[in-house]
Amino acid sequence: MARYTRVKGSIALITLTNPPVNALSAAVRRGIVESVSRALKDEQVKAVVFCGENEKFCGGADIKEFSGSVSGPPLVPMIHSMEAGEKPMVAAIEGVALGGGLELALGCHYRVANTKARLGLPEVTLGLLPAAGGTQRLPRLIGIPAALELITTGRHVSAQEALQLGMVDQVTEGNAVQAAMELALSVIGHPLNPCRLSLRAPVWAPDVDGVCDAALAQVKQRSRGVMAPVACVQAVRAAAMLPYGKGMERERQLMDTLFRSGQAQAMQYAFFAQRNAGKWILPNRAQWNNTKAREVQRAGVIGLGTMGQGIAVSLVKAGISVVAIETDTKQLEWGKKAVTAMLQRDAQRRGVSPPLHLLTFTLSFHQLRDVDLVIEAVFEDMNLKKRVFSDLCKVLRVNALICTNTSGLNVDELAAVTDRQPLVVGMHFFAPAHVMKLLEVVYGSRSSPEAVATAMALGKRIGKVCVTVGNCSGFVGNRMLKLYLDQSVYLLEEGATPEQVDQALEEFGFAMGIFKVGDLSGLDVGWRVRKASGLIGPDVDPVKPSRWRLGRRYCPLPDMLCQQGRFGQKTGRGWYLYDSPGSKEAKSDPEIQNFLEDYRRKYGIIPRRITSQEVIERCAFILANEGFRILEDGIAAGPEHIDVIYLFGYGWPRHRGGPMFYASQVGLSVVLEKLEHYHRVHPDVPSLEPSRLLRRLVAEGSPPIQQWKSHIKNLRSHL
Ligand SMILES: CC/C=C\CC(=O)SCCNC(=O)CCNC(=O)[C@H](O)C(C)(C)COP(=O)(O)OP(=O)(O)OC[C@H]1O[C@@H](n2cnc3c(N)ncnc32)[C@H](O)[C@@H]1OP(=O)(O)O
Repeated sequence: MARYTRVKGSIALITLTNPPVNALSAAVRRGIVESVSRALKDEQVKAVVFCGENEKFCGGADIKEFSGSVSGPPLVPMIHSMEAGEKPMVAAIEGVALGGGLELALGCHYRVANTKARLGLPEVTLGLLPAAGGTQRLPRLIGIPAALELITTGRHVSAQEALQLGMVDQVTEGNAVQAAMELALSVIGHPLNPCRLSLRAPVWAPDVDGVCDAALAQVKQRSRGVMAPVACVQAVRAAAMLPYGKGMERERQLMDTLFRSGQAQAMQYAFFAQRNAGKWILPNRAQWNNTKAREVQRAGVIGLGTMGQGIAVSLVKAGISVVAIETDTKQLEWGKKAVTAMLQRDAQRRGVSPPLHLLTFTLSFHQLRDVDLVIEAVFEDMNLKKRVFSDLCKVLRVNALICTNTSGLNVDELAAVTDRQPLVVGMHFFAPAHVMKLLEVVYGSRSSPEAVATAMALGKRIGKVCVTVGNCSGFVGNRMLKLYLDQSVYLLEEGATPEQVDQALEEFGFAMGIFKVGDLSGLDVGWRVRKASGLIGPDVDPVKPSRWRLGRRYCPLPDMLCQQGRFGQKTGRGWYLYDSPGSKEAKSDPEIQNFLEDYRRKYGIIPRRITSQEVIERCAFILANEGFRILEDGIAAGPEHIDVIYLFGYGWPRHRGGPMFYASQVGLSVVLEKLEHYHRVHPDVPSLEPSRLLRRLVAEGSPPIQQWKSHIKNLRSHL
């Protein structure tokens, strides 16, 4: 839909009307084509201004249409006929001009933006490239290097930066439509050819080939195995080397390949999955749009270890006052120094002053008396947390929320020691908490919808991608992670090296292999958890620890590493070797090879060659299998919630959608067959046994992920 109005006598104002972001659906494109034709025919009309309803220019092509059959007028000829029109066309950019929206603006002869507008070509984040002329017109407007950077990253730029780059002609603090109309009136009669980007040569740059080669090397390193950034570079290279028409042909060919790819499907699924997760819904049907969140102005953070520090920083950056508590002066001073330094660094980067006035550091719980909510981030020890929770009840206002940052302990058990079970929820942050985007909001059996709504709203306010999850050991993320970690160490026992496993995972798309991640997070963390859970104790043989514990296969390798003081980067030695404690570059360690060989000898294990395929199948399918159990148990509302958790909390590659999407894409019957095979070979690993739900879905014809909700009763999915 596009609304046509005549204003100021001689201007045709074409308003895109497709809330919420005026995406270029078939109906909108039809409306534009008709409106442009009408404006060009109307002799009274001397200039045309394009804008979007509700102060949003346009969020791009309608992504929902990508999964169906394409109908309506195509974008490329539509934009071409605007550019070729004999009346000046001006884009009035308010809110956003993204993807096809910016390409539409590039087809106009002039562009005016409001100061708050954001512009960009984010198609690469959807596994695509800007194929409505964006790869050909943008380099002709701002030059090859700048266009390469914007198109390969999908970064949004502010109006001010767009002006500096030459993407817009004018920036206004006021109404962009008014300013665009004034500009339109002032250019009536001016020659249009210089403003037709398709007629321009790309802005000259020395050594274009070298610039494109460097960009290619960079995207290949940054996004290993992802097709879209590579295609983006190839398309921009075509803009530099070929005449416009040939460049457009190349753009189309590259887009054809991307459009049909599984990677694009995965990335578009991830886009909607992220938005769906925000629309939380509890088993009792309380949900995001029928539950009011409480306002949080003042919060308490208990414990200033790594997690507490990151949580305090995130809250303060969002303008929330924080009372930060530690148990002794030394810890308090240490935490204060770290939090202050992080806030100062961040403020310096953004050219603002650090909001240190929002922070109170204290040893006294009494300072918490008027906070709206507390986030407990003390050591992962149930008894300690219970003590903290009951102490909190003595000082907090009766209606203050108590949240725990536990990464897997029972939220109900903690709530039970308080005088306010409905006001207790889990807020599981991921380290480092001020950087990682994911927040699992854990509802216990007595948590009130209001408490969940408040934690979700607070998470969103501090910039997190929030997912509600039910209460079980490890919640969603860590419950699955445990089995993935188990597989990775079993692979070492059977013959692989940490390097082999990590390489396979990195080739699959993880930014870091699981052993490098372990070294980064600290191997002692899991060791402590295993000790607390009774897996390691005085009855374990120190010389030849058992490989069978609590009725199943157990791999003692990580414990043996910790016994040697190999905690990872922090000690300079873990699965890898580091130049010094704290340094980040992982190097192969011959000692680890010897250690693994000795271990296999001691236990009579004959090593075998492990392929990358086996690494991926065992690691990815075990995740999906547990995901199915989580869905059966009703712990996650839908498969997309599990996938969002893996995308934002565990480094799962976006172009693979998430473990559940990946399983759906590979084919559920293939996943079932592989799990059956691996379970046959490893009957002592019960988690490899295919879940009942997976078997049922296969029996029901392996429906694609979008249809699971009609096969699974308790799913609360928006897919
Ligand atoms: C030939 C091919 C040519 C061109 C290709 C393209 O143009 S591809 C599309 C390129 N555009 C984008 O990638 C932009 C995607 N959208 C966004 O980044 C954000 O939505 C945006 C516009 C910055 C707004 O962010 P905000 O946080 O305000 O809202 P939210 O993200 O929650 O979105 C609100 C609802 O709008 C839906 N939506 C957004 N963009 C699109 C789109 N391009 N197509 C379809 N739908 C879109 C989004 O899903 C939300 O829907 P809801 O049902 O409310 O969850």
